[in-house]
This record gives sequence, structure tokens and C-alpha cells, in this order.
Amino acid sequence: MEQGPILSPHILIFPAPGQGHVNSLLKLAELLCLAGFKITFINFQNIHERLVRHTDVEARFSKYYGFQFKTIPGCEAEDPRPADWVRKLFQEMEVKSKPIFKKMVIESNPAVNYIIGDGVMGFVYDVAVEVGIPTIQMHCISACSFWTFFSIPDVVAAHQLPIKGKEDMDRLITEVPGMERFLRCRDLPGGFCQVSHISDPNLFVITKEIRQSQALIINTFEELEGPILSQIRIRYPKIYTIGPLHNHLKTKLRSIEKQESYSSSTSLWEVDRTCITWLDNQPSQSVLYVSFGSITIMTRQQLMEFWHGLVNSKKKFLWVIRPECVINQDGDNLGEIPEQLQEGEKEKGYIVKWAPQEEVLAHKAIGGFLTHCGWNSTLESIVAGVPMICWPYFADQQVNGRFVTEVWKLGLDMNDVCDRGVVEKMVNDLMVDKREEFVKSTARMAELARKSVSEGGSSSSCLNRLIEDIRLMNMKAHGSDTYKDNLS
Ligand SMILES: O=c1ccn([C@@H]2O[C@H](COP(=O)(O)OP(=O)(O)O[C@H]3O[C@H](CO)[C@@H](O)[C@H](O)[C@H]3O)[C@@H](O)[C@H]2O)c(=O)[nH]1
Repeated sequence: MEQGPILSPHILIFPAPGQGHVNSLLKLAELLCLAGFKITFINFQNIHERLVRHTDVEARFSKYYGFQFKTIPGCEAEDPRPADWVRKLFQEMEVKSKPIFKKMVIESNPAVNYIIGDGVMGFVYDVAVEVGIPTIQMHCISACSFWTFFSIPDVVAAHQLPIKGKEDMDRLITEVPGMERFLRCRDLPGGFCQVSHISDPNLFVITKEIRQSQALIINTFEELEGPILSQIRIRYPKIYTIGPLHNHLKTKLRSIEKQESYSSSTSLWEVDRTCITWLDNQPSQSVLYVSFGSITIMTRQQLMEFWHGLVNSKKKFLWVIRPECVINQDGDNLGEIPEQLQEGEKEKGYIVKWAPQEEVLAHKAIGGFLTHCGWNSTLESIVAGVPMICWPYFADQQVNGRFVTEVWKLGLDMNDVCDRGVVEKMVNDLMVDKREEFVKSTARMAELARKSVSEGGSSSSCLNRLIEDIRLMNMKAHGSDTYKDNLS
């Protein structure tokens, strides 16, 4: 039978409703658009409204033939909360969004060939199995935190799970292969695995029977996480490591479009660019950047400890404080930044509600980053060669923080102590006393990150393989002779 031309595959991409997830999957979507694939990018309605309000993504993506945004209801919560909030949100999505998503997939024209779902959105994979469409799981977290989540059932079975408030948090956990010598109780996923009793509903495990998928994509690079990736490959041989995604996309666009300055904002908040002007007037590597990402919340007391520690360190700082991140003792949002900080003391520091973070980290005035260790922030800091002070808040951030400080030697660990004296000492250690040791390690890792996404580098080659594999699978699905030729 005569074969018609094989159409380029139509891939449906669906991120979880959070800044870190939308960032990563939009970057992946753009890389796949550059390869000529048709992409439908599904966003939750309220997330998409915010994205469009604060960025030019619609205009940017309109140049890609076959790209479209679609929205889906089912995630009304605007106000980030810790673990129990995340759990409720996912339960709600499962009920409200799953049937709509299924209908969308079945009725799609052109038909969907693949679904790239976010690793944390289980219902997406259930739908894919129900309608018989192959999936690839995209993980926006590090390989080390993925592996830790994955190993939690073994930690539980070996009675090694720490019970909150009753344990020496420096005790070693020996049930996560490859991390036996340095993973402490305090490094287990915060909020999800540091529980008050073993049947705590917040205990979160990725089961050994990870939902059925053809392959995993992880936003990391071999040179950073090789040993842990080897552990994961024992269970999942098919892994594509194509990170750091933000730098990968930038590098690709530079080579294709010869664009020198490329803006890839995918912000869900209004970006305050006045901080760049302020940074322009600061000496090289003199400013500490402080940001705890898009979900972290903290008490007024913690906020004030950070404030006093920063001011006492006598180092200048640029601090991102989302008004909704400050809570009172009852857990209610204060909805405002305390007056003392709002008035600002511009000669000491500069406070904004949301910054152009990638640009800030790449600015010559930045000498350090006090971070919650969200995976995007960690990768952005690695690429910019900026050493970190780690104050992980929840989920994957604890494991990331442990790897940043103990394995990669790229920064200092606050060991969960939020106290003005500790903050002051850490800032001075990072910016002055121990600076030398971090300058070398961060520069080396930044270079490895850069090479990984350059032509012939590990992540660049892996992306080419992913693109090729999708094309081959598509040909196979169409029974193409070219596919058979490629196999023989
Ligand atoms: O003022 C700011 C602050 C942050 N960002 C950006 O927002 C993103 C934040 O992402 P991330 O550092 O990963 O933190 P979260 O927003 O907290 O991300 C969630 O999603 C991540 C990916 O799964 C996880 O690693 C985190 O633990 C989880 O909290 C980064 O790209 C930043 O560049 C800005 O652009 N401006």
C-alpha cells in the first residue's frame, strides 16, 4: 500500500500549576517547536491568565507553526501553601480536571500522538493509558530528589523515617542507594516525609510502580548528577537528561536566530525591573540575592530574623518578598510586607515583590544567593556560577540543598536554623571569609553546565536523541518503511 507523507508528531504538554513547572515545560515546548513538532500546551485557566498578563509568551509562540495554548479549569487556589495545600490541590485536580482533560485528548484534531506530562500529575498518565496514547514523564525536580522520593517506601520499610520532633535530624538514612554516606533525616523531602506519625496523610511516596511511561525526561545534566542517574537507570533505562533547560533553550536560540539578548520570561507575577538599575550601580560581586521562590511561606518572626541577619552582615542585598509569603501565627497571610522593610533602607538593600531572576543571577553585581533550593533556582544559580546559602523549605528542596553543599560544594547549609546570628555568619562566610573555595567550584560547575548544552555536549546530544526517538516512534506508528530502514 502506498504511504502518505508522515505528518510531524502532535505532542500534548501539560505542566503542574506552579511557576517552577510552567517555566520548565514551556522551555521544553519551545525546544520541541524548534524541532518542528506540533505542540498543544495545556495550562490551568488561572495560571494561563496570569502568564499572559505578565509576559509576551503568546506573541513569542505564535511564530511556531502548529503551536497552540489550551486551558483547562480545575485549579482555583491562588494562594500557595505547604504540603497539605499541595495534596488538596492535587486531589481537586484529579476530580475536576481529569474528565475534561480526557475529553480534550479524545476530541483533539489533529490527533494526539504523545503526551508529555509533568511527573507530579498522576491523572494525566491514567488518562493516557485509558485512551492508549504513549507518554513521556517530564520531571522538573533534580535526579537526586526524584531518587529520594522514589526510595521512600524502602526508608519506611526499614523504619528509618524520622518522626518529627522526636529524632536526631542528623541521623543518616541508609536506604537511598548512592546517598548512604551523607543523606540525613533533615534532608528527606520536607513537609512530605518528615511526618508526625507513620500514617500521617502528608507522607508522600512515589510508588515503585511509577505510572506507565515510555521514558523520563529530567531537567538536569550528566556532569552534575551522573552517579545518581546511574542508580535511576537500573530501574528506568530510558532517561533523557536535557538540562539546564533555561540555558539549553537560550543556547539553541542564539545559534539558530543569532539572538544575543534573549528574553524568556514566563513569570506569573509582575516583574519589577527597577532592581536591575539598582544593581547596575553596585560594585562587582558585592550583592547577596535573596529569594525563596514562588511557594515558600514564612512567619513574620522568621522574616525579621532574616532581615536583622542581612542588615547586621553589612553586605548589600536584593531581596524578593512576595506579599503573600508572610503569615501570622495562625497561618493566615499578612498580605503585606512589614513596614520596617517596606520603607527600605536603600543603602543596605533593595526589596522587590518579584524580580527578573535569571537576569539578576547573571548580573555582575551578584556575589551570592540565599535560596530555598527550588530546582529552577538551583540550576539558574549553577549556570550563573553564583554560590548559595541554602534554606530549604519543603518537598525536593531539602535534598537539593544537601547536594549543593555536601556533594557539589557550591554553598553553605543553614541546617534549618533561621536565626539572625546564623544568617549574619553565613552571609559573611559566603561573601568574604570562605569566598575563595566557592569561586573555584562554582566556576567549574558553571563551565560544565555550559558545555552540556553546547553542540556535542551531554544534554544537547540527549535532546537530539529524544527528538529522533519521537520521530522514529511516530514513523513506527504510521508503519513507515523509513522506520524499518532505520531499524535495519
Ligand atoms: O522574583 C523571582 C523569584 C523567582 N523567579 C523564578 O521562579 C522560578 C522559581 O522556581 P523554583 O526555584 O524551582 O522554586 P518554586 O517556585 O518554589 O518551585 C516549585 O517547583 C520546583 C520544580 O518542581 C521545585 O523544585 C520547588 O521545590 C517547588 O517549590 C525560577 O525559575 C525563578 O527564576 C523569578 O523569576 N523571580
